[in-house]
Amino acid sequence: QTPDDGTWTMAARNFEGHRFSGLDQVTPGNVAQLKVAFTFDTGVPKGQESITLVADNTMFIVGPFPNVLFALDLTKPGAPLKWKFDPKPDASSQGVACCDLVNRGAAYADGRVFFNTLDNQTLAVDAKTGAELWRAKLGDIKLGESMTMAPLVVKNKVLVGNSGGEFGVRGWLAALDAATGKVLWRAYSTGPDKDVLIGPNFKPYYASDRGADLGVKTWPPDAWKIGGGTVWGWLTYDPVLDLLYYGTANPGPWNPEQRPGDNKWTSGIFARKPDTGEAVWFYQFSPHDLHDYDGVNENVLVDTPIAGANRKVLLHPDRNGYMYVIDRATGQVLSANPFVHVTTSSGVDLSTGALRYNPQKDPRAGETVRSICPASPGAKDWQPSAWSPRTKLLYVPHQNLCQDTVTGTASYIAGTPYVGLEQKIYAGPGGHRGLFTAWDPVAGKKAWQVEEHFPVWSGALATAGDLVFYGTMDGWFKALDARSGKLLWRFKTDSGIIGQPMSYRGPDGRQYIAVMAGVGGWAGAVVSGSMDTRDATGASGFANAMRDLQAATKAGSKLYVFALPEGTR
Ligand SMILES: O=C(O)c1cc(C(=O)O)c2c(n1)C(=O)C(=O)c1cc(C(=O)O)[nH]c1-2
Ligand SMILES: [Ca+2]
Repeated sequence: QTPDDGTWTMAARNFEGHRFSGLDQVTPGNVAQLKVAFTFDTGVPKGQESITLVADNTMFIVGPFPNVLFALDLTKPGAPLKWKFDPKPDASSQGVACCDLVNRGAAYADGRVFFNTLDNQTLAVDAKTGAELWRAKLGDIKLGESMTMAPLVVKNKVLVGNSGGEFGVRGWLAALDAATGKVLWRAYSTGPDKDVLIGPNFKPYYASDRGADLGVKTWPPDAWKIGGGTVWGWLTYDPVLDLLYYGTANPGPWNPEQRPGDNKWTSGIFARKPDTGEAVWFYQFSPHDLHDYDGVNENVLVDTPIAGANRKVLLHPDRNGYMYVIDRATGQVLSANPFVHVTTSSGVDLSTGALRYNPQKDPRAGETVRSICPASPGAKDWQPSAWSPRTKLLYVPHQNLCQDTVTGTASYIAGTPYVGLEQKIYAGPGGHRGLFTAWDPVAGKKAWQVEEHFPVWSGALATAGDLVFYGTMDGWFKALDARSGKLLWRFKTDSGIIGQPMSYRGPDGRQYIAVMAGVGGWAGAVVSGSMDTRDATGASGFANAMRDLQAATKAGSKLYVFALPEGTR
């Protein structure tokens, strides 16, 4: 656990992915007095998924496309703009964004700010002046590649990955030299072992992941070249084991009949050595994925007693509906319990690691397959959870959605959607589309849960004041008692919230809590205006389920920062 110096320099605040602030001025007893301290407008009314970083009394924010990086001066009243940096990305990259023009934020290390642009560039900017230090072009719009993820900096390496799983791209994770931007290694998610960086030290726990060149052999001929497995989610790092963890996205196309086989190494998790990129283990959540269950959700590293023994585990709430507890040294699945209503499978066989599919729910040609739960966005999408080392609960923002699926044949045309599956999405059992769940990984069950009308598409924040924060798509920013789930405070912003809340200590010693408001992303693109033209899934995807969101909120682009009035105890 990183000591809390009041800063927030990487998306999840620490390498372990906790999104936990050690600041405790704001408590269940005084949170009702939280007031807006200042706001800032990025000027781009698309989905604001960006985490706001704080280092050196400066706040850094990346806006949605065109991905302008803003630096706010926290030492001055109202936190005025200190500088802004416009990377001027290629406008045509907007055409290959699957799910709105989002960006999930930057990473700060050693006086530099690193971030990605939608047109596949990673940039380094001087944190003091806003001057460009280097930029690296890593992918190709013409092949359908884009970048939306927030980098992680580990051992002077900037780790970044691509998006485009709905466009027939080939997924990868790259490590760049933080000083120069030079690519040090690149690990593909599909293809021969030499491209996937699988060598003699690769020791997966389960037999299904052992064998030469499975990234080729578990696909029809050449299909791995356009097979997806992009790396657009979260990265975590264990400095003691020296292992990096991240998930790979869905295989492409979505229509599973076009790609018989397990489709390694998509919809799973890699553990790699950051120095060389070599893979140490892999586990596939959804072999031969049938429903767009990307495996990119966060892997939260915690040390906790499991069945009496203290274990180094990672917690992974997957799109396929299971909360995985995995031994992070070996890749062994210790438990996998459903955290939503699941019809597509009936559990995970812990002796083989295999997901037990329910064949009745497999998409098949010429038929509408109904009541597929969870729907394509999964039990939970990209919106990251928070872990409190005090309550030992994982706070999971997510959704309760099911769908009816129809397949069609996808033809590959470079740079265009490669999907071949249409869905009609609707609320799962109970009629609410959103959930916020406090999960006890030791007991393997929820401690408490809140239902929301819309999918909870914002990140979560946990604090040492024993509060948890999240936002709703209709604009409420909420503070709950971390132990009971009781709603203690809420504030209505001017747009829906899909940002990642964070907390920092201001130069005045006070605790601040920040979140971006601005509805969008896949779930909210129906409001921000990107859905019908740019939804890669073709048939309006989410839009049908989200029409009432248009009545509930409007597009926005504003940062809200809250604090207690001076002198509050
Ligand atoms: O396979 C991919 O490369 C890819 C990329 C992205 C993205 O970069 O935003 C999303 C997805 N898939 C995806 O499946 C998904 O549900 C999704 C939701 C969102 C969002 O920002 O709301 N992005 C993405
Ligand atoms: Ca995807």
